[in-house]
Amino acid sequence: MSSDETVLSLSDLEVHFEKEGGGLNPFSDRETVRAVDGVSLDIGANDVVAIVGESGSGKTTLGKAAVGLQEPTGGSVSYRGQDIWQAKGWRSNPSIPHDEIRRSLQIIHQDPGSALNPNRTVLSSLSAPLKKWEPSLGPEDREARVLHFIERVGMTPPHDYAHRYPHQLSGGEKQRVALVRALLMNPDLILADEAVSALDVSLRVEMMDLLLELQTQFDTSFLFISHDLSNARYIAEHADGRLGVMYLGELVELGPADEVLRNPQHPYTKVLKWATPELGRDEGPSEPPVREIDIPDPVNPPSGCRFHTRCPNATERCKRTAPDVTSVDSDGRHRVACYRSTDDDAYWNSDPLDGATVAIDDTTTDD
Ligand SMILES: Nc1ncnc2c1ncn2[C@@H]1O[C@H](COP(=O)(O)OP(=O)(O)OP(=O)(O)O)[C@@H](O)[C@H]1O
Repeated sequence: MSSDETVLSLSDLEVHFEKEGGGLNPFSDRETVRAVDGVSLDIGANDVVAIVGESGSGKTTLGKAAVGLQEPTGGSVSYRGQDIWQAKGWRSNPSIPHDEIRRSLQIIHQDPGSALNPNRTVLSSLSAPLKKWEPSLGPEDREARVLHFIERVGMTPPHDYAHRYPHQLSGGEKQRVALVRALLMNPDLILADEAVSALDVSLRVEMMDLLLELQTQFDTSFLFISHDLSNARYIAEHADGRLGVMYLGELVELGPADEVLRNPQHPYTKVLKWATPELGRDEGPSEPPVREIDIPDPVNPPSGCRFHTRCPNATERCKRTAPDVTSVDSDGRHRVACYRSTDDDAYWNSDPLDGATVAIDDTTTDD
């Protein structure tokens, strides 16, 4: 559960990539990939936010921008009130030094092996960052600290694991080493980007339980990213956290996990819920609740609401103008970018697009 203290604040965040088109002239054919567009999100101390969305919806780019690994092209990312990128320049005089911000925001990836030096033992890999950040620690204390954390993530006896090389570890063990490396920095927030996706199904829950246990014990916030709603839900619900849904670069719904899943407001959240068997496809429609299966290209996203090309409830209004994010509960924690959440919006009198209906459909809610 989060406190009122804001650790990380994304404000109208935008990350666009310029890339060359497929034509003969690389300059005239440049294209803009709108990977993240207008995302605002505050993450508090001890807060857990799980972001879910289809491949290419911008989750990784959002996560990297949140921890300072990707420079935004618009909007801002602040750590405890200090703009991360303004803290970076040598001429700046930040309230929090950039190095400290980077230490406080850690990341664990889908492929932890790529972040481990194959020629170094676990002990050596884990000692290096400690040496940098806590130079006052002597070699013995450093080793003791590393061993303590290795044991803490369930790798026992720790001496045995400490002297292994990455190729002598299983995928799950490598992921635990990556977790130790993050925790040794005493971070305020850990970005876990598809951190359990590559693990065997049987190990996923075990790893997520470990993340949850450590989150509480170390008072760390988590930004958990997954393309899989059941994983995102597991983390967010168990941590009493929030679930965010991304579609084509935009955060279309955000709220307490149980509330978003019990009463999804965005038609795209309903699609994700439909596609996750344990969340009740049995009671819902037999076909996915979309008019169009294909996901549009983020180089040229649809006008208005980006989901309008697939949405079963889209009208001319959705095609023309993008809806603002509005609150659907009294405390403003459940937010959605959809006209259907506003009773008196012009949407209700707008003409439905081909194959769409504005009728209220509650087959994917539990209410
Ligand atoms: N460095 C880059 N240069 C150009 N385009 C990029 C770059 N990084 C990401 N993209 C594009 O930005 C969009 C969002 O990518 P991103 O990896 O953030 O999505 P994602 O939701 O994490 O998807 P996945 O789960 O497949 O990684 C995609 O269209 C991707 O091709």
